[in-house]
Amino acid sequence: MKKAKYRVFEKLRQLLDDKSAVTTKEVAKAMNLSRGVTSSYLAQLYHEGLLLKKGTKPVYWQLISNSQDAFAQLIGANGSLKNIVSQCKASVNYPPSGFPLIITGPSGSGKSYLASLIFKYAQQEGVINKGAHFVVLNCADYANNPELLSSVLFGYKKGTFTGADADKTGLVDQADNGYLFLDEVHRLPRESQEKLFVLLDSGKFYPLGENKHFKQVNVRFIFATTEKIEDKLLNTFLRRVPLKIALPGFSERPLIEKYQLIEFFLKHEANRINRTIKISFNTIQVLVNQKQEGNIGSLANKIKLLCAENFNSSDKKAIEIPNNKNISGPNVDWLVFKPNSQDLLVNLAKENSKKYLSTLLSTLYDNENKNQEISEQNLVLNQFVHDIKRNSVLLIYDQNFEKFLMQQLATATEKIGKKYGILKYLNSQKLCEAVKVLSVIQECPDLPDISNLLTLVSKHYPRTVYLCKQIRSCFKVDINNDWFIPIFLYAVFDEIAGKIESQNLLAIMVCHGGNVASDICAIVNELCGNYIFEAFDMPLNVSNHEIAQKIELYIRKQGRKYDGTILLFDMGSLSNLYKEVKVLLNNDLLVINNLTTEIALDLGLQIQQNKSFKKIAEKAESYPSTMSVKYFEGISQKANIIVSCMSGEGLAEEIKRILQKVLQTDVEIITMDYHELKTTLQRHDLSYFKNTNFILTTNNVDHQKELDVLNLYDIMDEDGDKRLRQLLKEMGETKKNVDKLTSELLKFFTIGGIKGRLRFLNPDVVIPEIQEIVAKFENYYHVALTNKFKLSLCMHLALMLERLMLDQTSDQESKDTQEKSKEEKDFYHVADKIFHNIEQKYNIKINDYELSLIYELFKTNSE
Ligand SMILES: Nc1ncnc2c1ncn2[C@@H]1O[C@H](COP(=O)(O)OP(=O)(O)OP(=O)(O)O)[C@@H](O)[C@H]1O
Repeated sequence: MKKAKYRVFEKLRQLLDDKSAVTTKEVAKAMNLSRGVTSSYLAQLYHEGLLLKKGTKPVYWQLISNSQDAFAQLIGANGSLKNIVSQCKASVNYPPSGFPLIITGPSGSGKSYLASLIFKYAQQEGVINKGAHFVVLNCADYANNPELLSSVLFGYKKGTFTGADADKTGLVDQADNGYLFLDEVHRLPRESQEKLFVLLDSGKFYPLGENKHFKQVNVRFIFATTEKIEDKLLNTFLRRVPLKIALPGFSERPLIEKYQLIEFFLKHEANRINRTIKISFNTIQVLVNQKQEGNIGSLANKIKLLCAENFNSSDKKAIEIPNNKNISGPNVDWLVFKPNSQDLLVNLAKENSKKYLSTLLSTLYDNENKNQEISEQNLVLNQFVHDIKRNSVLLIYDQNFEKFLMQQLATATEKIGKKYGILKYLNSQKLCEAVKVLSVIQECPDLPDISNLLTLVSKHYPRTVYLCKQIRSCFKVDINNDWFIPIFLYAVFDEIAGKIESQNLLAIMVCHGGNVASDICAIVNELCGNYIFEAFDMPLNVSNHEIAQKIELYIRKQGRKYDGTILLFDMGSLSNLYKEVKVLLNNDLLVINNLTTEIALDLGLQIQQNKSFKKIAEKAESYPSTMSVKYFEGISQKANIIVSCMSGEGLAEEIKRILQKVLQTDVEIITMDYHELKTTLQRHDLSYFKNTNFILTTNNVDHQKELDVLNLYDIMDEDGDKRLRQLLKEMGETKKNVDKLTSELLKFFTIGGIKGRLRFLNPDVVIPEIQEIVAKFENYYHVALTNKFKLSLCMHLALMLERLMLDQTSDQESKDTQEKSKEEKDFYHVADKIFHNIEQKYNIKINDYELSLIYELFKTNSE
């Protein structure tokens, strides 16, 4: 039941239909109330900023709206057209006599309507007389006859052409001291545009057939076109039009304005035919979303047509416009527009809403900043709704719009609430609360910026914000502002947010084909009474990589850390998916490739009870044998060595093979490519590597200083070799094994390094032979050569063998005439013996020159 004072207000509005002001006595009489009571109500309305008071004894009352300017009736004047309106006002008031403007915009966007309002406003402002004319010419009507157009515009002299029996004035004359609106101005021929320059510059023009006596007028111009003005109009013409206004199409207007336009035409039609109009929500939704050419103009026609189409089939009292034909389902909800019903003053007191919303925002922000409970924030919203009900902002409620919003919200909330098992917490009373605030927000012309609060709530309630966003994405109409998230969160999720946020594990299910994942997800979440799982229904032919991408997107939206991730899926390779997903995560991962309701529920309940990842993962191993489970807490449950090579995983796999062949301790060798290693090191703390003995790489990589990261090439150095030996010793490897490993690694690198350089010899065969030679030198001299030296020696000897086979050393040999030291001679002697077998095999002779090079190598490396 509406409050009595607002009934007084509505009565006053009715009385003011015929007059410009009314007295208290007249209102009291019409309401059948005492003068004293009426006076008190009127005073309250006055204080609420809804009425104007004039004179004393008697006092005259007026509506604030009555004193509003012509643009007040333009839908969007306080919203998306706010700037445009203030520019139009400037074009009217600018001294001495305003300036011309051109309005562009698609067909039906309201160009003509805006032009007419500019004219009205000019009258209101008194810059033109009440009796001034608003003359309209659609240039397109004469586009094929420029002569005629010119004569219509500028008039003509008697005898100018056949049929010109007398002088005739043109539209320019008629518009003197008023406005001339030239629509579709791009159809104006060049000559007429040129004539207009002069008129715009000086107010002078010559009628057709007159070239002596010009006429002087004082005309204000408005031009309009649907075309791109730069392409269609002379630059010299455009330069004389300082203001260019572009009107947006219907689809670019904000939701509230789209709705208000629809409502405006429905009310207009209800009044015109004097019938109540009932229209289904779905049809409103279709109208809101329409993107057709013709914009507001065709919207008006469409509404008219809808009323006409349903006129006969409806009863006498009301026209019923049911669901659009393309929409199945019952016409459940209707909006009702009665004829001659008083407009609920949607436009009134809107300016106040910004003030109220700013206060609301700062209270919410302060509370959130102080980490206040969500119930506190809910209370703040309650208070807000209560306050606006108590005062004039009530009038900015458009109850029909509120109903419309409610329907949108309820549908989206039901869908998401079901999927995430939380529907019972999102009851309609809470939705009502949210809708009340949201409808004020939708109607506020200039919303305060809420981004700081949004950042805070996203941090404090990341999972719940995710759900709010899911709900928003289900809307059939665009409720496109950031206010939605915090308001909806506080108003609707107040009871459940804490529970939603308490989850420490991220749980995902993926299923191929149909809605299986979503269905199981809904059941499990519902049974757990909380949003535990997110589900992805994937097409049948989707790859693991695509699944991983989807999951990555979801993880990125989380905005918080979890202790671990649990991924259930129905088919495909477990280890491949594990690998794809694992790199995305900075936590433990359990992958189970068996998606049944029972298993999901068991996991869901454990997650709900905040069981640790480890416990859940261990239990998962005991699930039915048909399924496999893969998980690690940290990078691996076992002692491990990570091997990573810049040149790809192939190389790392080779090294893994060598390590596995030689090492005797029970250790897992994990390979990664370089990028994977880098991100893994960046994302994880030490605990993740708690079972990692060391990391072998082929290049340097940033890492936590506590971790042992060895560059494989450094192992060739003495220091690196020592470090590796130490680490292997700590693992329990014997010296013999360690020697074997280094020798294998050496062989591997030498072979790798030499492969591309040998043309005939097979490195796999020759390198072991050369390694044997090197070992003989070590034995003879009782030295342990460094790996690095061994590497370069092996390489040198392999190349030497091939060189000798190709007989490419004779020149250098002849030049080598220097006297040799005893030590060198001794070396030559020993080397002769050591190389004997290989010389035989390859049928070569290692000459003194080659021996001198080898001697040099030994000498420089032992210094
Ligand atoms: N902001 C608005 N508020 C209320 N009604 C509007 C608004 N804008 C346009 N209309 C209505 O929309 C209809 C189409 O507007 P109008 O004829 O001015 O468009 P136009 O851009 O001039 O179209 P065209 O290019 O086809 O001539 C009119 O009935 C007009 O009253």
